[in-house]
Amino acid sequence: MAIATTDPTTGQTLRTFDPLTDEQLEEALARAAAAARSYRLTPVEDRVRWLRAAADALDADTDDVAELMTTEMGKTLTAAKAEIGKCAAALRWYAEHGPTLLEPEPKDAGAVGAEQAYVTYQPIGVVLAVMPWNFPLWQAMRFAAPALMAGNVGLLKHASNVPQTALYLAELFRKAGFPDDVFQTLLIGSGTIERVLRDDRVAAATLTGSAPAGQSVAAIAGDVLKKTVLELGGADPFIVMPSADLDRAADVAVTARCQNNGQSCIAAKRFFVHRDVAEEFTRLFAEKLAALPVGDPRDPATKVGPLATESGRDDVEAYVADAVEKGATVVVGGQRPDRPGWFYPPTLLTGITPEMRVYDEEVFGPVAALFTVDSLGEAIEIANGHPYGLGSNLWSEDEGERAEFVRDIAAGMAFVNGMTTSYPELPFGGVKQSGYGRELTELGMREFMNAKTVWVGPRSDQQSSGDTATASE
Ligand SMILES: O=CCCCC(=O)O
Repeated sequence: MAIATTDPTTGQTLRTFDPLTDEQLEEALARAAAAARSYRLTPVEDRVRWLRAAADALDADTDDVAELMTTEMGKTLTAAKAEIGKCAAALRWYAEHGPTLLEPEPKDAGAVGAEQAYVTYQPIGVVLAVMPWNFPLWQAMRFAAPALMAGNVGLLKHASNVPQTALYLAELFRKAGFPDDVFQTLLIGSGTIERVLRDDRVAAATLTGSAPAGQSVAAIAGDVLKKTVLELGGADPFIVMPSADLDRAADVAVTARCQNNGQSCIAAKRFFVHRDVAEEFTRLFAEKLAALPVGDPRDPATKVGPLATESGRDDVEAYVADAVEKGATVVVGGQRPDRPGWFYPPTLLTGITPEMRVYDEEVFGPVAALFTVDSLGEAIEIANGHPYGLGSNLWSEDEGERAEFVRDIAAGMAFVNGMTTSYPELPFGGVKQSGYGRELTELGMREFMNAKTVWVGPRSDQQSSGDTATASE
């Protein structure tokens, strides 16, 4: 895929970029390594100041950056502004909590015959971040804020369709005062990732993207024994039980499926509705989906803009065609509008069977697949049969059902009477083929830190006799 800005609202390519030459990439790697050597020694209070300055700069740049994001990948301007606000919040969260999280953790020195024993958290070095286009600022920031707080250096290989947002991010950190080269955007194609990951100056990698992309990065990283964090696909279940407030659940179901024009790993994609309320919930869900304004992402009234790429729209169409051919009913939507740009309307499918691709694949667009079930156990069983396990949602007022859901759903995140959402204050990540590792909070920061065990024996002038190091050997 060419590195280019192509507006999904019109299909017009507005700007193209040459990938880095081999020499330019070599220089970038050398600069990253040099930056890592000095940046790890910078005082924590300087990092805090730079993170806060980056948050303030983001606030000031909001209108321009939101326009850029909308132009590059079609999210509504409203959604782009919300995403920028969340990035600023994450920067401030790490500025506030980072210093405490970086303090050494004392251990029981007496139990190990030491005068002092503790864990000190140290940066791992240069981390490669391979990021997707759907939340072009947030997903990169979710890596960058903790990494920079920790004293790591970032190399961003962003998706090829959001180059200007990617370049903005590096510029943001530069103007916030971070030392040169602690965060660089590499304009490279995906074929160059292997070279970067195998380079001895790169210590680790994080990837948000598809499961095949994750497998490829994990395989290379495994070959050279480097740490990875993977945040891959999701096919999140949204389960509605009879005790739920159906109107509220249907409102949230619409947002959960159509957020970001339906292109989110944590969008609810498969809706499991108890038979006793299936008819009523389907009616409410269908009415609300049909009422969503689809159109110009710059219009504040628009809720669903275009899909980011033409091939993405083609994929979504193919999923619906496959389901319809195999007997699904289209309750709402299902026809692309006759207009320029890569639009696809909110669509509701019922009568889902295991032969259909929507049964167990991830549809990256505003298409909801609704299953009628007879019990929570049945919903959980079908949901858990999916290879992914990222987020999950239950709507129920019944304490027993809530407990069963939290205990049994195979997912990294379980939301009750709400929709899966990422917050700077909560860990984010999945299980099974949705990936491994966690982002955000202290868990996210420590993924790329060396938790160094420190054992300090008594000074020799204070040692009475014997070998203090052998206590528990
Ligand atoms: O595709 C993944 C979407 C993550 C969105 C979020 O963190 O809010």
